[in-house]
Amino acid sequence: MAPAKSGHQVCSCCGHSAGDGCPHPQPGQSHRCFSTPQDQGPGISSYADDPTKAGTSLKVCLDKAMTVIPAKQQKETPTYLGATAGMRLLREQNSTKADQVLAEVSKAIQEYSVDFRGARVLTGNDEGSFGWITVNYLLQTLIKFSFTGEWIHLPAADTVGALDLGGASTQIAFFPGRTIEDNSTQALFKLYGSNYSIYTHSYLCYGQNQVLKKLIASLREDNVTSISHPCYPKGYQMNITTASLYDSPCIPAPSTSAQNKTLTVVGMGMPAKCRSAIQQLFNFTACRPNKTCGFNGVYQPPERGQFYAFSGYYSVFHFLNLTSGQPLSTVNTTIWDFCYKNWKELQEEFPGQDRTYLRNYCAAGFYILTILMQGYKFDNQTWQNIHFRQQVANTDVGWSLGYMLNLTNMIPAEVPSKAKGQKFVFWIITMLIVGLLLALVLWSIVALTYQRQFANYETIL
Ligand SMILES: Nc1ncnc2c1ncn2[C@@H]1O[C@H](COP(=O)(O)OP(=O)(O)O)[C@@H](O)[C@H]1O
Repeated sequence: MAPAKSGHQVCSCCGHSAGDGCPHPQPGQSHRCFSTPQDQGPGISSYADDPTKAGTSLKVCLDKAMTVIPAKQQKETPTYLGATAGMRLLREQNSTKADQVLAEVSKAIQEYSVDFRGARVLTGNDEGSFGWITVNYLLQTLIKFSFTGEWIHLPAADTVGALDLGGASTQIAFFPGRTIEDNSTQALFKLYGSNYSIYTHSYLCYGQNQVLKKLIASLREDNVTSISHPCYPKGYQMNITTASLYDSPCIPAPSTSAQNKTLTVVGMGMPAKCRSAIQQLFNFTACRPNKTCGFNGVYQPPERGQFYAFSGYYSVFHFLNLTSGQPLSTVNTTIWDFCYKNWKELQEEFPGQDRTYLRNYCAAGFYILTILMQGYKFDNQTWQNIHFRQQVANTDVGWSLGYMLNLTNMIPAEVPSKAKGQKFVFWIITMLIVGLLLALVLWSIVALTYQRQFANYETIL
């Protein structure tokens, strides 16, 4: 693998914050900051209302990043800003506002002494592809350094697929090992001299936060201000306004709700109803004749190989203690049992847990099962091929590292010709071992000869 350039650190600020701030990587690693407020609350729409807020919250994250970049290296640290589905949605809604947000964050970064190289909204396919690059780079499934000091290409079939669940969109990317029949879902890269043809698709509006909002909207009945929510725990109740429910292009407002109203959402804790309400948010039957599909009529070749599921997939399954390769039956019963717990029990059992996440885990658990099994068509057997992970090789998995590797050309298009330094070290070590062995053999011969002569001498005496 191409080593990270020493001292270079990249901060890519993006989508929906989990509120967990900035991790503290070592110099040379990518540094991902979160700059969007939690979408459980006002979401990216609050930046649309006041784009300067985007700059302000970015500064909080950049301040943290600057504490881990050695002062001497700050000036030469390439810094990129990548925005994802939250900004894609805002651009759809109001492109002027989206441009203002990008301008504000660019202005904020320029106040820091880093080598700022631009802000961009990634396409859904980019987001999926960069996640795939990240995970395969970290797992070293593209090339590996052999004992003899050569770089060896690994077969593309050994790469793993990437499953990313964000707040506003969700991505799938994998090497299908067959022709990709829809060009819009194909990503072609040349990495280390090998060509890869990857299937990738991003489902906009199928990120966790947008889906959970869509679920509430789907449960709403005309002219009724109370919503019975089968996935929220019994005993839980909250108020939301129709303005906040219908604030994104993912959830079109019904023509009847022109005026802003307050709705009361009441938890029922009914897992069977919850699962079926979630299934209603997908179309599993639409697909062009003789094609295989994911959902909503989107072409998808049959999934193949091992998959790493990260971001939202990991957060939810980690909370539910389901990241150790549990069989599907255990996953099902765990989610089912969790959904039966009432709000009082949940708060007592998980006192330190964020309340918003806590009330959402039942719906999020069923959402993950539904998208993986009925959406992407994993089955009882292939379920075991999904690995729920936050990190690989001590590094967070997500699109941002792949984005940085791509922009800084840290994965060369051609295989590194000769690892001269490392090859030299290999030969030195080999010579040392051979030399040591020779010395050992010589020493044994000399020792044996002396022993024999000494024995003869003793016999003569
Ligand atoms: N501890 C957590 N428990 C449950 N959900 C979480 C947790 N942390 C993050 N999430 C959710 O996971 C999803 C993905 O988060 P993130 O990777 O930050 O989103 P994005 O890709 O939109 O930036 C979001 O819906 C977020 O709310």
